[in-house]
Amino acid sequence: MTFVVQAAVEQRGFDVSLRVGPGETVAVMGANGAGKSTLLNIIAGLLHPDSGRAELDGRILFDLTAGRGAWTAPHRRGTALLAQEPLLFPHLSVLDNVAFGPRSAGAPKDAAKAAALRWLAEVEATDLQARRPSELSGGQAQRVAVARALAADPGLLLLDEPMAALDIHAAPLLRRLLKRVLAGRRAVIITHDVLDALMLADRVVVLEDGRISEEGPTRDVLQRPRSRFAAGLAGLNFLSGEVTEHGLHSGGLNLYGQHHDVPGPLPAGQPGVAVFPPSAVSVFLSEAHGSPRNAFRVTITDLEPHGDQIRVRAGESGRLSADITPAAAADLGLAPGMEVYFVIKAGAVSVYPA
Ligand SMILES: Nc1ncnc2c1ncn2[C@@H]1O[C@H](COP(=O)(O)OP(=O)(O)OP(=O)(O)O)[C@@H](O)[C@H]1O
Repeated sequence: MTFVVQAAVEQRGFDVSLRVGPGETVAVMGANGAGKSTLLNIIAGLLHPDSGRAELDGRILFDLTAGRGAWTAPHRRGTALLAQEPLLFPHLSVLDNVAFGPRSAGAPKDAAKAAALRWLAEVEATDLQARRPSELSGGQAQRVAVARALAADPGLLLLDEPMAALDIHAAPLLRRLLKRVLAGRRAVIITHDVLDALMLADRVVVLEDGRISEEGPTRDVLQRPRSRFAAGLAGLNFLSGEVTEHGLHSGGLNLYGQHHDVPGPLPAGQPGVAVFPPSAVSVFLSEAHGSPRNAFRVTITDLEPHGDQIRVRAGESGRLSADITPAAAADLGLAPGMEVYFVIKAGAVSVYPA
C-alpha cells in the first residue's frame, strides 16, 4: 500500500521525489511558481513529465524510466482531484454529480446513488441533493465537490488549495470538514496557509524552484525551519551562514545563539541557519544599551501593524524584523530610512545545521 512518485520536467526545472504512506496527509507549500501545481498535475495525469515513475497501491501511474513508456489515463489512476473551483457538471443534479464517480467505476445505479447519499450526508449536504450547481453557494458547491471526490473512493486524494476561492465564512467550515474526512486518508494538499498545514496535514513538504527544500512533521518544520520560506511561514527571522563556536556568521553579522539538533557544540565552519522570533529583537537608537552581544546597526525599511505590536522591518529587503509596542515605536520616533540598532537576545537564537 504505497504511493511513490519521482518525476522531472526539464523545461520547468522540476525534479521531485515523494512518498506518501497509507492514511498520511502531506501538505505541499512553496512560493508562487515553486512547482506545487506541476507536482499535483503530474500525479493526476494531467501533465506528462519528461522522466520518472509513479505507483499507487501496486498500479503503475506512469513509468518513463529508460526504455519504458507506461502511462495510465487520469480516470484510471485511483486519484481524485479537488481543485480551487468545484468544477461540478452544470447539467447534473448534486446527487448525480456525486454518483458520477461510482457510476463510471461500474457501480449499478442504486449502489452509486446510495454511495452518493452517504457522502452527501458526510459533508452535510443531503438537503442540496436535487439542486443544480448553479443553485449553490461557493461553500456549498465545494462541499459537494468533496463528496464527489470521495465517492470515487480514491486511493489518493489530491487537493489544490481547496479553500482559496472561498470567503472567510465558508473557509473555516470547509477546513473542519476536510479535517474530518482526511483523517486516516491518503492525501496531498497544496496550500498557502500555514493553518491548513497544521490542522490537516501530518507532514509538510516545502518546494523551492522545483525541488524539495525541506520536509518533515509540520510542527517540526515550523519550529526548526531550514528554509527561508518555512521560517517566513512560522513568522521567524531566518539567517543562513556558517556555524561558529558561539553561533552563526551570516553576511557580515556575527550572531550568538544556542546550538541545536546535535549533542554538544556544532563543528564550526559548516553551513548552518539561525532562527529567532521578532519578539526577541529590541530596537535602540544607539549602541550603548544592555549586552553588547548581537547588536546590529540596521536601516528600517518598513513599519507595519502586527497584532497589538508594531513590526519593524530592517536590513536588505526587510530580512530582519522586530516586534515592539506602539508606545515604544512612538517614543523612539521610528520611521523608514532611519538607522537603529537591533539587539537580539542570544538565548532566543537557535542555530542548527542547514
Ligand atoms: N503551462 C506551462 N508551461 C510552461 N511552464 C509552466 C506552465 N505552467 C507552469 N509553468 C512553470 O513551471 C514552474 C512551476 O509552476 P507551478 O504552476 O507548478 O507553480 P506553483 O507552485 O503551483 O505556483 P502557484 O503558487 O503560483 O500556483 C514555474 O516556473 C512556471 O512558470
